[in-house]
Formats: sequence, C-alpha cells, structure tokens
Amino acid sequence: MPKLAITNLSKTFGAGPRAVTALQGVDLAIGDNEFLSLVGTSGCGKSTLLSIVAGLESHDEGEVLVDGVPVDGPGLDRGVVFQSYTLFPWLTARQNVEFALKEAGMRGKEAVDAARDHLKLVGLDGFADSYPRELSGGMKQRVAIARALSYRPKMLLMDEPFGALDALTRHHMQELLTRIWEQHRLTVLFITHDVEEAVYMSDRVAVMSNRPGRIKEIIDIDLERPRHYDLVASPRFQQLHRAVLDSIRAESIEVAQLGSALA
Ligand SMILES: Nc1ncnc2c1ncn2[C@@H]1O[C@H](COP(=O)(O)OP(=O)(O)OP(=O)(O)O)[C@@H](O)[C@H]1O
Repeated sequence: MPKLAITNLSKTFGAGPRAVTALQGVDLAIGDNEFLSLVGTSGCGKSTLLSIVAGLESHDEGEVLVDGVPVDGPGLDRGVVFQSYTLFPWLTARQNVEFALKEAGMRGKEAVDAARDHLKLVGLDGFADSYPRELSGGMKQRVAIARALSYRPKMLLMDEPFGALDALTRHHMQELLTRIWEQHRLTVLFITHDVEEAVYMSDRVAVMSNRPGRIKEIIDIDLERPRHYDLVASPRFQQLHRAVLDSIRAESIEVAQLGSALA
C-alpha cells in the first residue's frame, strides 16, 4: 500500500464564468519513505495539490489517502514547510519547535530534548535561543524543517521551501535536507520550480500538465545514494535533468502557442 494515494482528484475554485479548475483527474501514489518532487509550469496546480494533501484545502472529486485513511483536515501525521518561514516571531527557535511539540502532546523534558535534538539535526544547536529576526533566511527555514520533523510525522509536505533563498544557501539547504532524508528516511512530497533541485533530491520527479493539472509523466531518478553535489556534473544527472526540463518545456510551449493563437 502506498503511503500517499491520490486518486482522480479534482478541484475547482469559484463557480460560474469565473470558475478556475485547478486540478482534474490527478492520480499519484507515493511509496513509504519515498522522496517525490512535483514540478510543472506556474499555475498548474502544484500548491493546490499539496494543500489538499495537507488538509488545508478541500477537494471536489476523488480521494486522498494516507496509509489508507482519507485526509479530512490538517494533522500531525503530515509536517508542512512553506516558502515563507511561518515562524512565530515572538518565540525563539527552540520555543518555535517546542510549540509544535506541545501541540503534538509532548511535554516537559521530552519536548525540551526533542526540540534540542531537532535543532541539532539541522545544525542550529548554537542558535536555539535566537529569535527569528536574528536568523538568516536559511536558518529560519532550518527551524521550520526542525519543527516539521520534531513531532515525527509520517510525511513531509514541502512547498518551494528554498524558493526565497539565495543560490548558495539554497544549495546548502538541498544538501542538508538530502543528508537528513538519507539518514532518517520519511515520505516527502516536495514542490519546486528548480529542476536541478528536483533531480538532485528525489527518487522520482512527477511533472504536472498545464492547468487543469494532472500528472503528465513520472521520471525515475536512478542516481546512486548517498548523493553529493559533484553528481550534478555526471552525464546521467544531465540526462535526467534534460528529460524533466523537456517535459515541462513541452507544457510551456503549449501555453505560448495558445497565447499566440488567441492574440
Ligand atoms: N484560493 C484560490 N482561489 C481561486 N483560485 C485559486 C486559489 N488558489 C489557487 N487558485 C488558482 O488555481 C490555479 C493553480 O494554482 P496553484 O497555486 O496551485 O498553482 P502552482 O502550480 O502552485 O503555481 P506556482 O508554481 O506559480 O506557485 C491557478 O490558476 C490559481 O489562480
């Protein structure tokens, strides 16, 4: 049984002439401890899909099952990390993580230890008592990752988590998350616009069609693990990168052709 099973999922925002069908007939299964990235042209419905899986958005048709159980709202079985840092500014890094642990029912020393361990995991043990305003963008995102992992969700849902970071910090974060994932393994659904990032981190990359989004193609990333950044220069990496890019580009060319036909 897949960890996450999405079947025939559809979602339309609004009604009447202004209705926007974001998703139509999405089928996707993610295996236990698999890292799957979702890529596609802007507006194809990636965030909508992730929000539905997170239980933050409703759907019209179809089914989303986690371990065979329908998703009917947000839950601690799914940790979510967004592009914006979403930390409480009035709490320190450690308190931000502890807040989530308390929500998960953890108290006292257990929560303190779990917060400390997860901040250490993301390399922030020296910054536990810093407030978000005292941290760089990359560090804030590391707190968000520590927080999402701290209550041991079955699944991590990440929507462009490194999208706001500069290129160098982004590379560091990709390596950090890859190392954490390779050591601790959990199911990840990861949205990105960065094809290199998707290929570097994932077991599989799912390409979405233009809106209304559906899964157009899934590309297996058969690169060895553990992965190191040198891998991006390898011929196989380049081949896979090209395959994903071509698949997305075919969709954006369709959009461009549609635009010129309407002009
Ligand atoms: N709350 C909403 N109300 C109305 N329309 C929405 C809403 N959320 C998303 N949409 C529409 O649904 C479509 C898909 O949006 P979504 O944000 O899921 O795409 P995306 O692939 O994540 O885009 P991007 O890559 O640019 O972030 C878009 O046309 C968007 O305008």
